[in-house]
Amino acid sequence: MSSTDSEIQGSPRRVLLVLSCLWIVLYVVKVIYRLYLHPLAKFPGPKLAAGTFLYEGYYDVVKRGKYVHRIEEMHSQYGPIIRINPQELHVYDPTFFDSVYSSSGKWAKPPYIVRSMDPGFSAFGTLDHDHHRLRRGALNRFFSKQKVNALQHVVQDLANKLCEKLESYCNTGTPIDFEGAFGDFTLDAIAEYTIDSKLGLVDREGFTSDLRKTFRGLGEFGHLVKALPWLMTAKLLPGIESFIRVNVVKVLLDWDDTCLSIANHLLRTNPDETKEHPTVLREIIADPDLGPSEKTPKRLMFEAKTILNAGTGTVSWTLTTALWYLTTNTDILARLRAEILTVMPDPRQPVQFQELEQLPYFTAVLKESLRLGFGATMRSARAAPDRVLQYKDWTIPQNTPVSLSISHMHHNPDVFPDPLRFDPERWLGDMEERHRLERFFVPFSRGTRNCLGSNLAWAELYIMISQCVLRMDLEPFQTTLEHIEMYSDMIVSEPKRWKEGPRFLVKNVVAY
Ligand code: HEM
Repeated sequence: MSSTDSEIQGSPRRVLLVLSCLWIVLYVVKVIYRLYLHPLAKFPGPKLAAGTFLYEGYYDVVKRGKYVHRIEEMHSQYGPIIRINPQELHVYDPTFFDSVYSSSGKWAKPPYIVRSMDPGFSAFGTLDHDHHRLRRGALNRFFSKQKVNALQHVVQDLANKLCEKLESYCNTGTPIDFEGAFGDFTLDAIAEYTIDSKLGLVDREGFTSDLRKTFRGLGEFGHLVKALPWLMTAKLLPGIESFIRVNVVKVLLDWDDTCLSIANHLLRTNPDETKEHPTVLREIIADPDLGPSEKTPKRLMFEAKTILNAGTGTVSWTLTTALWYLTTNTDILARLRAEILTVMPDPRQPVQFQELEQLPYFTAVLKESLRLGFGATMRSARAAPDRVLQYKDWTIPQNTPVSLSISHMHHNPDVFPDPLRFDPERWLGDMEERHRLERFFVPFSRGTRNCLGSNLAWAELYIMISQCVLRMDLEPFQTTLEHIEMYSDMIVSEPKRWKEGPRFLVKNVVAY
């Protein structure tokens, strides 16, 4: 080989070497800037966390969703306000929650929170405050308490069908994956609300068994993209997407196609036809406040997909959590049944959920299920784009992402004594005590970007649990607290033994 040939072959390698060195130098300069010159440089916390997102990535990707616990340790070392990544401050002080997750003032979202899920088309993925308000307007109307009441027959019918199916398993000795069974119910319900699509999951044979893998797979991807954001833009993306398609169950990703074709169909439909069957997408299309750019098929697809995602695993996991604590605390179950029977003497003749929500003990049981179940564990920062914030002696610079963690709120022993104990009684104290607890009970977060579907979630919880506990005797099957209790934050709560899933046997169908 001539020397010219080897020079030509060597040159791409040399270019790569030079580029890599340049990248390393730039990265080191960036880390130095973050440590010493950045507006957050004076805030306490480990230097590694302040210098690079890889610190958070180590705990969330390599150690699988453990940064939430590491943050708690860091607070005990560095105090109530710390810098947890190059851009974000975290506060461990329940009294500060309402100052960050607030309905007054403007609140933006940092892009690194949502970039793995949505490039800015859904309300959830919208970073700018005013744009988010515009999009939430149409959605809020649809998920108002009044609208949920008017459409509750959808939930009632699905709960009844699921219970009939579960009853058919009585004494068969078949362990049922209730997270999947409840997932069929919640996904059917939210699909009917959102895209007017009858998926018929509760009607088919068996139960979805891979729901937990699906949602936790999305959590894995979210953590990975936060640590390595270039994954979303690099040409590697198709490879990553196919990795997810293979490793994460297809159902969620297939919604892209389903939602897109439904959006296209609705956009061609005569608006007059939309009056009889209100759905989220129809509501958006008909909204006069939203211009044409807000009604493109792609935007409608992302909005629908996000709502389907957000409305499925959150409620099904809370229902599963409730079931575990009820079947392992027979006194609580007996008291709950007795209370529900006062308004619903025949469980096969369900009552409106407005009657159920008046029941104090039932409400206390559901609050404990939400407190310990964590429908969503993701740490979701907010930034005030137009003003500084004040936390005690600390002035937080304008536009700085600040967060608090819902699990730190709900597991805080100063707020909820003996916090890991499932104790409905704690919600039945005097008015003052109940107000105190309510203040720190934040399963749906608070403020401008709180949960869109909390009214629907409550309706599903009351309706499903009332039918389930009155109609059947259930028994945990090879299921322990390690299948339920939060161990990791995978955007949704992940118990230690999540892969096996909580399972139950239907032991008896109760006659009335
Ligand atoms: C137990 C049930 C549920 C829990 C615990 C829960 C919890 C939450 C939390 C904590 C957030 C705030 C996320 C953030 O800070 O970015 C949220 C947002 C959201 N939730 Fe829920 N959720 C539940 C059920 C539902 C249901 C049934 C729907 C269906 C409509 C839904 C739709 C949404 C949407 C669309 C958002 C984003 C709102 C926005 O950014 O404007 N959720 N949820």
